[in-house]
Amino acid sequence: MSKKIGLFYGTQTGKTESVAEIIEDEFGDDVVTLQDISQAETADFDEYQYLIIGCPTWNIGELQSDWEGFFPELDNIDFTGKLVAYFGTGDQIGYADNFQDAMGILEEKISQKGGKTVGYWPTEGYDFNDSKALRNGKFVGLAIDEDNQSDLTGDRIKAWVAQLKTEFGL
Ligand SMILES: Cc1cc2nc3c(=O)[nH]c(=O)nc-3n(C[C@H](O)[C@H](O)[C@H](O)COP(=O)(O)O)c2cc1C
Repeated sequence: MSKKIGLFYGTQTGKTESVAEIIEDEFGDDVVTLQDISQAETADFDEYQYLIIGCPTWNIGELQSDWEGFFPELDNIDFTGKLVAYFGTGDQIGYADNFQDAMGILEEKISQKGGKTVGYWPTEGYDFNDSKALRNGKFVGLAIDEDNQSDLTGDRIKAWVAQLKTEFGL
């Protein structure tokens, strides 16, 4: 039997993959299946009612390259009835005008395809100018900054996973 939550992530230098592994651990045994988007197919999404989408922002406001390649495939997936949570890694100091844009780009597309977003996250404790990942003053998902605030990562993940357990109803 497949696990309840499919976590699809892309990574260039490993930071988003590390965060994905910590999220998997935090949910506990046999809940989360990790899927590298570079190896994924559209049918893999059909197996899960609960999804977590992880993507770093690259090249000033762009998706990580494997997500960039998969992006047109999202049009072939029906997300209706699925609860979808997002996380990203980014650099709020180096890229303050595009902090976490990738999360916002993916959330916009997947919501158009019927996904219901859960896991909104407050902007308190971050210092940046602008982001495509903002909705009504919150991030669309968990914003992680391993470049500048790696000391906060563990606590942020713990709090967000606790929130998701409630919002997913697990
Ligand atoms: C060339 C370059 C461009 C980047 N562009 C952005 C950006 O526009 N916005 C942002 O928040 N972070 C940006 N970053 C920071 C990365 O998103 C961050 O280091 C991320 O954790 C990398 O994740 P990965 O190791 O999973 O690929 C950039 C980093 C580099 C080196």
